[in-house]
Amino acid sequence: MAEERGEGPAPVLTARGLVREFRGFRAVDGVDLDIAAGDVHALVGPNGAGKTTLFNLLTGFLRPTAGSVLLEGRRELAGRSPETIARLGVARSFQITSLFAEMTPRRHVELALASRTGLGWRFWRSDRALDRFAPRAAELLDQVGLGEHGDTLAGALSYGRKRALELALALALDPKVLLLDEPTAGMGVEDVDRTVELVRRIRTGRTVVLVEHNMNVVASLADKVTVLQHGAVLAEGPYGEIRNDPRVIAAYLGDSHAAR
Ligand SMILES: Nc1ncnc2c1ncn2[C@@H]1O[C@H](COP(=O)(O)OP(=O)(O)OP(=O)(O)O)[C@@H](O)[C@H]1O
Repeated sequence: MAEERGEGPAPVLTARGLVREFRGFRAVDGVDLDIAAGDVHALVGPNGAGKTTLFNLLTGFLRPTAGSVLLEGRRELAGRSPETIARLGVARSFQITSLFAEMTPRRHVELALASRTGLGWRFWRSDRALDRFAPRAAELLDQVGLGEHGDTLAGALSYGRKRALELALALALDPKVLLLDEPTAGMGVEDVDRTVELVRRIRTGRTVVLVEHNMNVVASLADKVTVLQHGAVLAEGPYGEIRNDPRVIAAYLGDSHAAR
């Protein structure tokens, strides 16, 4: 839950002076960010604001040009690999493109659980070795609403269910901080509602950071919202505050005009 400003625990994730340049263009331009433990924290902003770049900097998929990302105020994450960052407790939902069409959801989750052991893929190659993860895999599949679909081939799952499977793979890492990149993108109303419920369920005991375009989703889930524009933080606060902020309204209006 959102803590009173200044009274809460130390942030679980802190960015300071984060910069990412692409050939001299600053996609992220000096971002300071404090993600409070236990919060659902949304990153929003018009197209091209730098949300995905920031997300990739927090999870190690991009190296910052400058600045730092601290986990629990002490561990520097900037410059580490995504695998190391995930092992330290900051995991992102996988992309659908990383699912294997010919593999079942159950096996995907078992392999994700096996990856946490640090023993390497070779060790887990046999089906029997993976069986030890079956009970936990079944729990995780249940948690994301895929209890009935554990043995369907991943390639045959609907889009919404593929996204649910991605979430189960991230949850298999039991992260302290779970980062979700547009969890409802491309979904119809029913899948959006289901995903909101799912995020509500899985947030217990962890921190969730999400990039999200759907403001209804942000309003339903986020304790705190950071609005980015031109790679910098434009506004920050609870949804109820930022949605009435004239600077935020202007940023979005400018964006929709530009898109015409
Ligand atoms: N690899 C790259 N090379 C060059 N420019 C990039 C690269 N990645 C992002 N950019 C630029 O950085 C800016 C921020 O992009 P980013 O994708 O982070 O924005 P975003 O807020 O996630 O946008 P959207 O909502 O459209 O996904 C954009 O101007 C984009 O063109």
